[in-house]
Amino acid sequence: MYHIKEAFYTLQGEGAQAGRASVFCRFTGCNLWSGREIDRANAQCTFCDTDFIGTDGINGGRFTTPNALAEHLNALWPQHNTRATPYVVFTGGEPLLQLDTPLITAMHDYGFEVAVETNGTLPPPPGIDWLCVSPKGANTLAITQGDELKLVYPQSKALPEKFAPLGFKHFFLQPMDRGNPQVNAETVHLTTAYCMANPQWRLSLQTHKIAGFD
Ligand SMILES: C[S@@+](CC[C@H](N)C(=O)[O-])C[C@H]1O[C@@H](n2cnc3c(N)ncnc32)[C@H](O)[C@@H]1O
Ligand SMILES: Nc1nc2[nH]cc(C(=O)O)c2c(=O)[nH]1
Ligand code: SF4
Ligand SMILES: [Mg+2]
Repeated sequence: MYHIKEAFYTLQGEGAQAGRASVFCRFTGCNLWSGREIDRANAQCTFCDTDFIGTDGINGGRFTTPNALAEHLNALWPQHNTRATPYVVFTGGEPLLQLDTPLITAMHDYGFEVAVETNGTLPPPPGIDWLCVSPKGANTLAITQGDELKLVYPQSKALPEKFAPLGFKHFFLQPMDRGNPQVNAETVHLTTAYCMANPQWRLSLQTHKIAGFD
């Protein structure tokens, strides 16, 4: 059984695939925060910008089989002629609590490339086409290689220097959104300065928030 908070068609807003048309599938639940505001301060991840509790979002629900969920997600991709490869991004919450090889295979059978946004604390099933790891605080990584490492910046217990030697193809710093425009402007400035001083790292802005497309 898969528990889905919401699913929607949009553009990937972040990282190396920013701007790419994508079906987003957001799983419920996370291993680093309950999702309740009362627990936020004491959670292992304290800055989450996402509601991942329950199955009540747009196109959310409970799906008993991989094929039922894959069919549901495929229906969100524009079906008319296109030269683009269909792309699904599994996120959450923490997708690696629920994503398994049968679901990846079912998406491949519909012609999709499969991307994952994960906090990196759980081992991934085989078959993922684009793996994005976003470390959180002092939590140990179970994944030390992949397509992109996208570190929310700054985090006092997750310094970029710690991740720079790992086996990823792309390294991004993404300014932490604290919900306050003035604070956010300072954070973007700080992040920009780090990338300029350390050119291994590129800036990832959350373009969906800037452009307002979801
Ligand atoms: C909501 S998380 C879900 C996937 C997974 N649990 C993870 O943390 O990577 C999706 C992406 O949003 C990023 N993110 C979450 N809260 C953020 C914030 N306040 N500012 C910037 N990025 C944030 C995460 O680091 C991750 O890259
Ligand atoms: N447009 C858009 N791009 C995203 N990239 C990662 C997201 C996420 O919440 O995992 C996200 C999201 O929520 N919306
Ligand atoms: S690990 Fe991801 S989903 Fe979980 S609380 Fe942190 S940002 Fe949110
Ligand atoms: Mg998001």
